[in-house]
Amino acid sequence: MTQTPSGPHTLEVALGSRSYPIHIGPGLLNEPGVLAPWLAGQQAMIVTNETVAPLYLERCRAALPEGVEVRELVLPDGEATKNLEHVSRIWDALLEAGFNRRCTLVALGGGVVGDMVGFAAACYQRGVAFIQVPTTLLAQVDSSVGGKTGINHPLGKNMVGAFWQPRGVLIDTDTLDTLPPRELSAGLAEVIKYGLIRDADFLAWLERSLPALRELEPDALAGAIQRSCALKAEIVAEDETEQGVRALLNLGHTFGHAIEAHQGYGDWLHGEAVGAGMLMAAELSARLGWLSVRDVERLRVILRLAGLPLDAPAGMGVDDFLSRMRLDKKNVDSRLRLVLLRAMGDACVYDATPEALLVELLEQFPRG
Ligand SMILES: NC(=O)c1ccc[n+]([C@@H]2O[C@H](COP(=O)([O-])OP(=O)(O)OC[C@H]3O[C@@H](n4cnc5c(N)ncnc54)[C@H](O)[C@@H]3O)[C@@H](O)[C@H]2O)c1
Ligand SMILES: O=C(O)C(=O)C[C@@H](O)[C@H](O)[C@H](O)COP(=O)(O)O
Ligand SMILES: [Zn+2]
Repeated sequence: MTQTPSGPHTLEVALGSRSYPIHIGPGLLNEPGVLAPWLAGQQAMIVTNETVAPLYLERCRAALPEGVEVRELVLPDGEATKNLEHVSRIWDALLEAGFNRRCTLVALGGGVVGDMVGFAAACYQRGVAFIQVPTTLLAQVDSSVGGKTGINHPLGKNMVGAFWQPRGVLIDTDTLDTLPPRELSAGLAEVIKYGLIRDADFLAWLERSLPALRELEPDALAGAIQRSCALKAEIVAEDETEQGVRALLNLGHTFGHAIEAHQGYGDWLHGEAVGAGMLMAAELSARLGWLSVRDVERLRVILRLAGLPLDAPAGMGVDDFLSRMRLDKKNVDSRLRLVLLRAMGDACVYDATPEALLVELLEQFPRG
């Protein structure tokens, strides 16, 4: 049988004894018991939200083997729920169920559920197993892989968390059929990010494939998810705890996280903020003489084709950006460390941006 690009595909995140597979393909959640190999024991709790539960909870339950004690927890939806209150609800449910150290948490949903469940698993009884079953494009290409878990603080994005790797990632690409187009576009921002930081050929492929991706064309989607996961797995294997190269995955995030925090984790989706943030990073790279005006215009067209906003939020001033950016986790001492582009497909971490250049960019970047 010939393998089509959209057929099942497995990658590995190579982390020695903590290595784990990423299974990618259509209909994977329909295979009864498919999650069995990743269970630590006979207790499992599926955590999801009120949007995803009616769509996929039943299927996820069937993906666990018979004989396992399964509990379900359905949280409210939204980025504003990614906080300690909702992580506490997971711990409450685990304790009320009498779950022990051999339990396994299953994160069913987007990056919000995945980040919270991973963090809950990292802390519960000092660390229990968890499985990622991502159902948004963003979670399938990025948040489910690599073990960054955590929650937001009103003053800063993802400010409390832990590195805690899942035992496996199950990506059923069919779940994208129900994803709203705006969420699909948000996921495309992180896909574009991989091309920008490490893979100019992938960026060129994306440029051609964005219309097909937005139409959910199966081979295009499979190509984008597989390449994104492969790049992320490679970077995470090289630098699990972000001592070096992993910081490149933060392209656009210093600006983007400032936008999200300023908006109170409400109006802007993470991927939208990252998209605008990548354009700001590209503009700054051009002002440093690294990118050409044509490169920046090319990125603007790519982001537009992906259906992403191109302006920063109306009313967000220079100081609103700077005060948030100064809290960014990448900073060392009082120096801002930004991920910038030396070329399209080649990112670097840079800590010597002249303050005046950054202020000029923040003043002049369009607001929508
Ligand atoms: N840990 C990491 O490495 C990492 C990487 C990137 C992003 N993140 C985090 O991920 C979060 C964003 O994730 P997201 O974009 O998935 O947002 P999300 O989790 O809020 O999901 C987006 C929306 O889609 C809904 N949804 C999920 N699956 C669906 C489906 N199949 N059909 C219909 N609706 C569906 C959700 O209920 C939600 O309303 C942010 O908090 C971000 O900080 C983490
Ligand atoms: O996995 C990583 O490393 C990333 O930076 C991926 C980002 O897309 C993601 O948004 C991550 O949560 C940001 O991490 P943070 O350390 O800046 O909070
Ligand atoms: Zn991100």
